[in-house]
Amino acid sequence: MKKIILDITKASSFLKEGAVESYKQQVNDARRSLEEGTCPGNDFLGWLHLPSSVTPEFINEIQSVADTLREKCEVVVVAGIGGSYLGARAVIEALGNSFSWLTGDKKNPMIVFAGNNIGEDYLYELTEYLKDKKFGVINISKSGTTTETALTFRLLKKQCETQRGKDEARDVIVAITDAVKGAARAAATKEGYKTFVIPDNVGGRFSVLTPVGLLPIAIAGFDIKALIQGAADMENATGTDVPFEENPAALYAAVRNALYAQAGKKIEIMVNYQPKLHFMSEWWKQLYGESEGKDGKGIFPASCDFTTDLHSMGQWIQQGERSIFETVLSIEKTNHEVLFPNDEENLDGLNFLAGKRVDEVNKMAELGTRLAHVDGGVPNIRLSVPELNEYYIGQLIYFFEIACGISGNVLGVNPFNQPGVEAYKKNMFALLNKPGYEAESKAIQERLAAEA
Ligand SMILES: O=P(O)(O)OC[C@H]1O[C@](O)(CO)[C@@H](O)[C@@H]1O
Repeated sequence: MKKIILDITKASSFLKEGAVESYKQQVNDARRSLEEGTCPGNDFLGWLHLPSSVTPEFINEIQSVADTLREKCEVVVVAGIGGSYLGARAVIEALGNSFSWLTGDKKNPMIVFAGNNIGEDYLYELTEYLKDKKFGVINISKSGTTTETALTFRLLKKQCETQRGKDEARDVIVAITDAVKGAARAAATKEGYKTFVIPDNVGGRFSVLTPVGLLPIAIAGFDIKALIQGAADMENATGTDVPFEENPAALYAAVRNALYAQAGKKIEIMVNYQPKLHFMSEWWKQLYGESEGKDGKGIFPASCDFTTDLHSMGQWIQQGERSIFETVLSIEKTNHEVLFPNDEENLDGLNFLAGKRVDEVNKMAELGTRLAHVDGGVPNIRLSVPELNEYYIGQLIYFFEIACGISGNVLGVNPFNQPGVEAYKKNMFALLNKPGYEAESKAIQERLAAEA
């Protein structure tokens, strides 16, 4: 089986000779500290050997619940936010038909995502859309208390019960949450929903290979066994026994830390040339942003969809402040073939492309952009993915996870916590007079009055 290939030559050329190699010791130590559980945040390392430890029985259990929802639902709403949402969406969009939301998919239920915002119009439009649909809900929340998700679930649970009756609703509502704590667990226990546990030692952004990602992905009709196999093979390819020079995750962690610390490259742009990878970048942004952005440090993870964004962000990337580097997700082989037709009149002057694959043009756009951006001072890391299928997406997911664990440790932060996320929540609860926030409510009202 092929592997995804990392090419850092056009990034290391921006660094002093030997800069990447100078991280070898630190990266190897970081990799070992993950393995030995001696790193900061070592109570959140449950993802490290997850791919190789998933049993066929567990996959079968997930598949069987997925099959029930596939059979009983035209639409399944996945309610979750952050790590309880992005992984499933990334995989489903990467593997699915770009237009299934328009054409409908006769074989698989439509997967709709909610609980990831508080847009009133979004929720109105969603509940309207669901009115004549046989729908089910997966309520995903590790804490079980996240406002966006809980609020959405309350609405959808009521609507599902009204439309299908309480008994039938029970068969199509699933909770994926903590084993004992939180409102999602309490509701599931009371109502008798099927549940899956998010292990204590797996943080939200590292949870895509648990039921958090696997159940929605299986409901959407994708092969979760192949996804796990890809991840397990990448687990092997990035183990402590793999030398630094041959370990893609070690090299990625080293080069991005070197670019950050030695070349002033504070922003990493994740780039794709296939629009269906948009949400892979969104997933990656949470993974790296929440893991590394703390203690006044951390590369800012951004993303662009090319060639689309070459016509909006391309100018900035080519000639703006030289604080960026790019990581390109390049798909070697597309799943379909489209040939440019010949046109006798050639009014658009495109006959020079006649008979060529669209992907050939895309690849030249990619190469041309790479050369231009490198000439313009943008280091370029390239990840070549043989094709878009479950197996290689599994490899990619584990590659980014393990590289993130290593990279955060090299940066000197705890990559497995996210204390900063609480600040907005505290203010929001104070403003909404949530019980238990009386002192904060008083303080925030006084502050607003003083600022007025
Ligand atoms: O699964 P939960 O507990 O609802 O949390 C969702 C997301 O919220 C955060 O806790 C903070 O944004 C993320 O780390 C997490 O992925």
